[in-house]
Amino acid sequence: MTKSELPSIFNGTVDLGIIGGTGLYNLDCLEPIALLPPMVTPWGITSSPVTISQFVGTDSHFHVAFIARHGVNHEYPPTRVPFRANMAALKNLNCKAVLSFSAVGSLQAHIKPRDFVLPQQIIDRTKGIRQSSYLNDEGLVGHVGFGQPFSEKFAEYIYQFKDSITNPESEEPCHLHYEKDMTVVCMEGPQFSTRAESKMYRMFGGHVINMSVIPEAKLARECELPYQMICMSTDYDAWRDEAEPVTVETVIGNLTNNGRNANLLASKIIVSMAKEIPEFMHSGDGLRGSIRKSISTKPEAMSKETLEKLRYLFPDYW
Ligand SMILES: CSC[C@H]1O[C@H](OP(=O)(O)O)[C@H](O)[C@@H]1O
Ligand SMILES: Nc1ncnc2[nH]cnc12
Repeated sequence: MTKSELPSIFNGTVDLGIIGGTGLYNLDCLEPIALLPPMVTPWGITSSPVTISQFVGTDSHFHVAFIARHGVNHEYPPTRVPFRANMAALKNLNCKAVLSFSAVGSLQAHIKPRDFVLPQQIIDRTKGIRQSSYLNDEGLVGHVGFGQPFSEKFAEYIYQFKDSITNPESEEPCHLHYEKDMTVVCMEGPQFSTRAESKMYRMFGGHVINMSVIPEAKLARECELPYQMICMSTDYDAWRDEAEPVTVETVIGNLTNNGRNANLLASKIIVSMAKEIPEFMHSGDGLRGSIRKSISTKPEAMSKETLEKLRYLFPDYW
């Protein structure tokens, strides 16, 4: 079936949301069964159509919703990605978890370009110019916990497939790095870091750097969605005095191999999830109900518009 022949509505269940980043506008391991036009949410329109898929060659009931973070033609710069619309759409479709892919620079010698990282912590160096909450309008006050910004259970689930990524062009294998304190720094961009900034992020304890985990991770948390980012290293950023600082050419040079590995890893994850949905997706990873407790404003004091927006995300709560 060609893309234009796919149905533009989908009435089945959606299990997993995937957000693809730079160089990852679709996943070959997924066979589209519906193509929803960019979804209109109370926070704007998603950055791309939402492709509903199943694992290629199967007739599985496990369905994946895929959004291209920067648009299918890479038209949204990191600051202008409609992060709130993207996450709200995945929540509205009833996804049980969100897997996100991101091209990152490495801040550590042992994380080589083409290695992957499952970070567990974030340092936010964005500039406060992104809309980063569903709970920041006058008339609605809420504070969600964010001490553990990723889903450890999800990271562990992914890590079992660590041996699936390869680098055919090199003797050195690719590694999937996962440790409790691995930290992604999120900068505003669009320019890359100066050498001094890059060195500072190393002193902060950063392992990798990108321009997109904030506010994506915050919004997933507000949606009670278990969220894990797979960081795909493309470069050594700017901290190595003896080497040229990162350029977009360096990044692009590693995108093909990273895309191939993203497919290999996603295939393992999806096949395994389709066989048996993991416990953290069934249970909500301890997040279920957290938003209700986090909101301080009394529902009777909320405007009709506020309640409508909340119901888009949580039809059962209010
Ligand atoms: C083209 S390099 C900078 C760009 O790459 C990353 O994008 P994404 O996270 O969507 O894969 C990084 O965050 C920057 O937006
Ligand atoms: N060095 C870098 N800095 C920020 N974002 C990136 N994405 C890929 N490489 C990056």
